[in-house]
Amino acid sequence: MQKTSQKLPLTDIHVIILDLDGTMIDSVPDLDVALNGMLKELALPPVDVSSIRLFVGRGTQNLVRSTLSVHLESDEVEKTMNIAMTLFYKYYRIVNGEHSTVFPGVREGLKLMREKKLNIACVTNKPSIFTEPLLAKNNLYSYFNLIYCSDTFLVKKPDPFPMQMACRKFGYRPDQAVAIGDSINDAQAARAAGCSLFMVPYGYNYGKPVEEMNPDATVSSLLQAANLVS
Ligand SMILES: O=C(O)COP(=O)(O)O
Ligand SMILES: [Mg+2]
Repeated sequence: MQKTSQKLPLTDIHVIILDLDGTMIDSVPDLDVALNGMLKELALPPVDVSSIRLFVGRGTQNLVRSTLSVHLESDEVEKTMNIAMTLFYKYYRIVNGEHSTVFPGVREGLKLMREKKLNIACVTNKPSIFTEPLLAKNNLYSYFNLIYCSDTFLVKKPDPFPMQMACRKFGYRPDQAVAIGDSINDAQAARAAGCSLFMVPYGYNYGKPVEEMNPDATVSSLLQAANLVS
């Protein structure tokens, strides 16, 4: 059952499924340091931060591959991937959480969701080795009843499976859940799962307006999102 064009506020909602990068945390400043550290060690020129913003959303392999593709032909990219991934992990483990910031209204939104007794899951395409320390460093970890990362299952967003599993784990149907994200990957996963969809306009959506994803609402903050469900 797919909810589209629902009246706001959405009712009979029991589960909130939150994206991480670009929705809760502006992680690009850390990714910038890690990716450019990787490139330097590979003796490749740097990439600028505006390009990096366009690469985030489909997981770490895709991020590293897109970054290498700025400078290398596709066969060279594939030959370089193993060492590049190792270098990216080395730098990102060090810098993760150092320069990133929590978007306005995130903490207030999470608090209100807790007060409303909603079950809160984080479903991210970030690997678990980076997700949990990043949430903890920003004092967000304790708000979550469930955290699913890119390596929790064999598939990640835009596949609907992690969102469907989150609903099942809490004992609710997907149409009793709202996914909140910043990119087409969140939108496609939410719709295929049968969840409602809110989108934030301030994250990373490959430079495209989030309205193109036909969300149930575009929300300026997680606090506004929390006010639109009951
Ligand atoms: O790491 C990514 O590619 C994006 O992560 P997200 O799913 O939290 O936006
Ligand atoms: Mg995101």
